[in-house]
Amino acid sequence: MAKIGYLGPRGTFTKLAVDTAFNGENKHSFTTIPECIDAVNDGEIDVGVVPLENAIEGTVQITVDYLVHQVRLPVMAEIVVPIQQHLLVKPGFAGELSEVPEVYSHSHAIAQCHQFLHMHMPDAKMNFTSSTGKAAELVSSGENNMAAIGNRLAANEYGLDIFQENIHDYPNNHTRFVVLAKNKEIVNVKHEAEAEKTSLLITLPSDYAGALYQVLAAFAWRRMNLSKIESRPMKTGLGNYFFIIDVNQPYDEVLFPGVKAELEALGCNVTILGTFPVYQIDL
Ligand SMILES: O=C(O)C(=O)C[C@]1(C(=O)O)C=C[C@@H](O)C=C1
Repeated sequence: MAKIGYLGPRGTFTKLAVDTAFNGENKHSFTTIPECIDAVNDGEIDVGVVPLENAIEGTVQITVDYLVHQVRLPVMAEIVVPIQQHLLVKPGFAGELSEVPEVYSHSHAIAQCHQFLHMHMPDAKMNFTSSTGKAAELVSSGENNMAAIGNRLAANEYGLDIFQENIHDYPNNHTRFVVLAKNKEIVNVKHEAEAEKTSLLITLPSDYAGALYQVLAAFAWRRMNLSKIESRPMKTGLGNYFFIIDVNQPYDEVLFPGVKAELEALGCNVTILGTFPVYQIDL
């Protein structure tokens, strides 16, 4: 049975995604996203699941940067799950929202609830934790009036009450998680895939007029539909970026080599980060 690693501890959204997508008990918690990715790379675990993008807050930058700059592992699948953020408190707490002096959560979860916190808890101090599960764990062993932002699983795991449900600022909240592994056969998601995608990493030779336009043209005239384009710093100086382009189709031996050759002729560098099924899972 595959050893599956996730951003933990118990009660995180990543754990929720892992439990929904994979059968079995051989699941291992990691404190940070890089630790989980390293563990796949070192062969300590077979599969790693880490968050990549949230509908409200956008890209989880540490995931993209770590995969591009530090450890290149192929993306073998994408799991999309709905995200509901709740305000969790200890069962003994009987006060008002305004009486909560401290809120704990992952930076992405806090950002998804920014407007709620601004309107209803303007004086509360925000404390960033390595995950929402970690926040729930801290609150469960802390003062009576502390709160965590997290999910229902975390409330159950750490014996907390849901003080206020659905505090994320926009209703259609989802997060995409990537499944990383060295070997495709070991990845067995227990759902039907909705779609296939291919993710490319593209660097441009230098900054010249129309460079990005030429890159996009290579996909456009082949009628290849793109679902995301993202630029991130190369970390070599201001103004230097790489692009991640997601194409809504699986890799094939005609169109993708054609795009690659065309872009390389322009001086671009093209790397395939993965070609994988997409699982849209309802909790
Ligand atoms: O903290 C968690 O529960 C996570 O799994 C991390 C994470 C993220 O990094 O975006 C995952 C999903 C939610 O968007 C909020 C937090």
